[in-house]
Amino acid sequence: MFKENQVKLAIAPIGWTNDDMPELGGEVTFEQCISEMALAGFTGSEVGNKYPSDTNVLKKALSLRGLEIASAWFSSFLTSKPYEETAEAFKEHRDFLYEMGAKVIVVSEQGNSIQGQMETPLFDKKPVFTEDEWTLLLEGLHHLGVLAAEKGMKIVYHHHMGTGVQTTDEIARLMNGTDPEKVSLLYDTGHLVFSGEDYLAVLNTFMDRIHHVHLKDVRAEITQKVCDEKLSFLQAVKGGVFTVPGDGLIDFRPVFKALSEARYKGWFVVEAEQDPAISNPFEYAVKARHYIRETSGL
Ligand SMILES: O=C1C[C@@H](O)[C@H](O)[C@@H](O)C1=O
Ligand SMILES: [Co+2]
Repeated sequence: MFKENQVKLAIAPIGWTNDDMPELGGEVTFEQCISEMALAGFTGSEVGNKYPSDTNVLKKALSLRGLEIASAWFSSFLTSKPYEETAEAFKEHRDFLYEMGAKVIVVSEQGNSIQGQMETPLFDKKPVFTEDEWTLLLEGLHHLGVLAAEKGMKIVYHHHMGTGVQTTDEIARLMNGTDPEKVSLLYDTGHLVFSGEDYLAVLNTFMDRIHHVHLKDVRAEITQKVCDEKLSFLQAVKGGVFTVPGDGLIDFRPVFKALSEARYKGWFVVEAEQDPAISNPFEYAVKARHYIRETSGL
């Protein structure tokens, strides 16, 4: 299905140690996390809170295990803080990723986001941007895209539950309001399905803009519980709403088929945050690796 060197396979550290809730996996060391990633058959990783910030130390630890950095998350506050604050933090993040050899920078707007609030019901209280906020977001992203291009890099926008860019319409507004040369899309299966979107329609509509992929599966019964009991995003994650590809309700075969036919080139990042005390991250990483091999040949 995929040609040689077309796609590289990474896994995010968030299944071992969770940046949104550092108490999840607090006892897991950086070395355990990256060793298990490599042992499960992955060649890349994103960056977690336990990773050393010294790029030489990080490079050595990763290369010993045959791993590269695919990218790392950046929270922008374009709708809620002065642009310069986001731009300064972004440049530091960009330079770190550039030094690590990454080509794309994950950006997600966190102005008014409820994703980090433990008690706020996810389906009732997500932010909806005003016209002024949309203008700030679209213009700000354009400028971040220019800053990324200075280093030959791209920004890939992460639509996300509990933020102002979650639904298909919001993703469409963001894509239609930005220059494809400056702003690309990160396609995250788990967030689309959790939100109730048609994940294949989003994939096919914005295929040309997709330059990074997060492979995340969703447990249907927990999604229902989140609605019924008005749970927050963090309560949903703790309760196990996300899991690895092949363990939930999403069929990834059409996703792989469409991406291979469109000659997608870049990373697939398995990303399945759940409680590591309940779902052993190494066991789930191996499970994901098997499923991807069976369904995509990678
Ligand atoms: O890419 C991601 C990074 C996390 O911090 C986030 O909360 C998660 O849901 C995600 O998709
Ligand atoms: Co993601």
